[in-house]
Amino acid sequence: MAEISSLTQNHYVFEVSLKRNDIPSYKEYPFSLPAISNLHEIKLHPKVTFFIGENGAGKSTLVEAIAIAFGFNPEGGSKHFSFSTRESHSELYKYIVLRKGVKRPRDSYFLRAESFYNVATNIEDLGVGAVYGERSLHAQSHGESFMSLFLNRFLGKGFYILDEPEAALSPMRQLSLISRLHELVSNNSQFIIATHSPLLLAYPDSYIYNIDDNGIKKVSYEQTDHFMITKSFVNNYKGMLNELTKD
Ligand SMILES: Nc1ncnc2c1ncn2[C@@H]1O[C@H](COP(=O)(O)OP(=O)(O)OP(=O)(O)O)[C@@H](O)[C@H]1O
Repeated sequence: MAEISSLTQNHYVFEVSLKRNDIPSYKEYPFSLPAISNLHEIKLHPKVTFFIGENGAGKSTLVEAIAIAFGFNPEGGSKHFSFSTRESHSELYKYIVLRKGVKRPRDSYFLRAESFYNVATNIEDLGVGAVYGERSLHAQSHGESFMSLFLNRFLGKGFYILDEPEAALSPMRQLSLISRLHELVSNNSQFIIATHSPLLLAYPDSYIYNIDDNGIKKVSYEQTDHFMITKSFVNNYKGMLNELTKD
């Protein structure tokens, strides 16, 4: 009982589960993905929950379904955005159940790195670009516009879902993003992040869920491929390059 009340007080969303009994068939996408066919419930961290896994593991499919189930536009953006240029989202959101805490977020945003350009166009068309910083998002580089979003548009006390936020960011900016993430978390924000970044993943107040052919499993930072591969490479990049480029 004590655990439930701390869950409902500290989270905006504390659990994601699948309506398994309603799923028509596990033979077709997205239910055929191991990430989904093995999914029962996932406990979210009150601060940051990361999803990692190989390309094609199903991270975007899962975070997109969570985002749509929460009420976001599939393309991304804030909850008020209702434009549509994306038709390819899966039906998974209809089978996702979000268990929410008692408090409601004051702010929310779904960032899809791959379609942020379309979202930026929509922001300019709506004439609400000022909340994203002084310069037009399209007059900024991809990485600069991402940082403007995190610095100017994310207000705190928020529920944020980010799909590969590192996509356009230099290593230095990824470190800046960790600082910004921490500021927002300290201001009662909760994040769900799909990432490949060994830097971002190091954020300590988090759960890391690894998705592979066996499903979804919680791991520590040091157990991730991201940590181990980066560490091996940096510690012995010449030796690794010799192996990788051997004729
Ligand atoms: N509309 C679709 N119909 C059928 N298969 C799809 C569809 N969308 C995605 N897939 C497949 O589902 C799998 C998971 O895709 P998803 O984009 O969720 O992976 P991901 O883990 O986010 O990968 P990445 O790290 O490369 O972004 C991939 O094999 C992909 O080809």
